[in-house]
Amino acid sequence: MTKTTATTDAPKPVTKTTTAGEGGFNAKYTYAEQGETYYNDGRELDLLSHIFSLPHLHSLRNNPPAILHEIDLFATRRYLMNIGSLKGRIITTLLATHAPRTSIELGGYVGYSTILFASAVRDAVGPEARYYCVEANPVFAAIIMALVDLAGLRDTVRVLVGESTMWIKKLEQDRVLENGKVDFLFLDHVKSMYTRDLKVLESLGMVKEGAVLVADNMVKPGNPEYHRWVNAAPEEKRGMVEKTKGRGEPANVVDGLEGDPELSYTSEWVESWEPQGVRDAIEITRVLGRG
Ligand SMILES: C[S@@+](CC[C@H](N)C(=O)[O-])C[C@H]1O[C@@H](n2cnc3c(N)ncnc32)[C@H](O)[C@@H]1O
Repeated sequence: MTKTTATTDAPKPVTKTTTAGEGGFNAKYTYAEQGETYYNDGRELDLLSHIFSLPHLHSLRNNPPAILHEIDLFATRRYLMNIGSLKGRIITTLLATHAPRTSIELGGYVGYSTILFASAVRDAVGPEARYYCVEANPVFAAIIMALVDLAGLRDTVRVLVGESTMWIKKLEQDRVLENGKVDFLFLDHVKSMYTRDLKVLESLGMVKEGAVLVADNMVKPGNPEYHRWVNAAPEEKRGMVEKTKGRGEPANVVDGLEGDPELSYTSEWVESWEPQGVRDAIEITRVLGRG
C-alpha cells in the first residue's frame, strides 16, 4: 500500500493507487447486477422475511458470519448495496489491529457492514466497544436492529435512526462518546455528505488523534471533494476555508462548521471490488493530529 501524508510543510500530496485490486475479482459470492432500481423496492424487507423464515434460523443466532453468509446468498439473486466481502475483509483486517473503542458508521442500509465491523471491533476490544450506526431510512434501521439482535451484537451496536449530520451534533451535545471522540469512522452514506459530515466532526473536536477514517465508493461513483480534503495540507485547507468566507455558506458547510484545517491526515488508497464485480476503492485515512 502507498501512503500520502499531509503536513504543513509538505508539498501538495499525490495519492498513488495500490495494487490490491489487481488480483482480479475473486469473491466467494458474486452479487446480482445492480440494475436501475436497486434499493427501496421491498427487497430489504424480503431479505428480513427470508432470513427469519429459514429452517436453520436457530443456527444464525449469535452467529455473525452465518448471517452475513445468508445476506450474501440473497444478494446473489437480488442485488443489495452492501460493502461485500472483499472490501469488507480489508476493513476487518484493519479493525483487528486498530481496535477502536468508539466507532461511527454513516449509512447502515440492512446492516451488513454493521454486523461485519461491529463483530470485528467487539473481538478486538471486548464488551466495552461501542459501534454507532446511523441510518436515515427508518425501515432500513429497523431491519438493522432485527439483524443486529439476531447476531448477538445488541450490547455493542446502537442504531441511530435519522440523518447523519443531526446525529453527529446530537452525539456531541449529549456527550455520548467516550472522551467525546471517535476512533473509527466509516463513511458509506450520500457521497456528497462525506466531506460535510467530516467537517462537522472536525469542527466539534470529535476526531481523535490516531483515529482511522474509511470512505467507501471512492471509484464507484468517486468522491473527489472528500479525497481532496483528506489529502490537503493544513495550509491548503486554510486557503479553501478562507476562500469560502463572505460568500455565504457553501453546500459542504453546516452552521459555520467548516472543518479544522489544522488536522493532518495520512491516506491510503486501496483498490478493491464491489460485490457484483465492479472495480472500486476505499480510502483509509489516519489522523495524525493538529499542526
Ligand atoms: C450504500 S448504503 C450503506 C451500505 C452499508 N454500509 C453496508 O455496506 O452494508 C447507504 C445507506 O446510507 C443511508 N443514508 C443516506 N443518506 C444518509 C444520511 N444523511 N444519514 C444517514 N444515512 C443515510 C441510506 O438510506 C442507505 O441505507
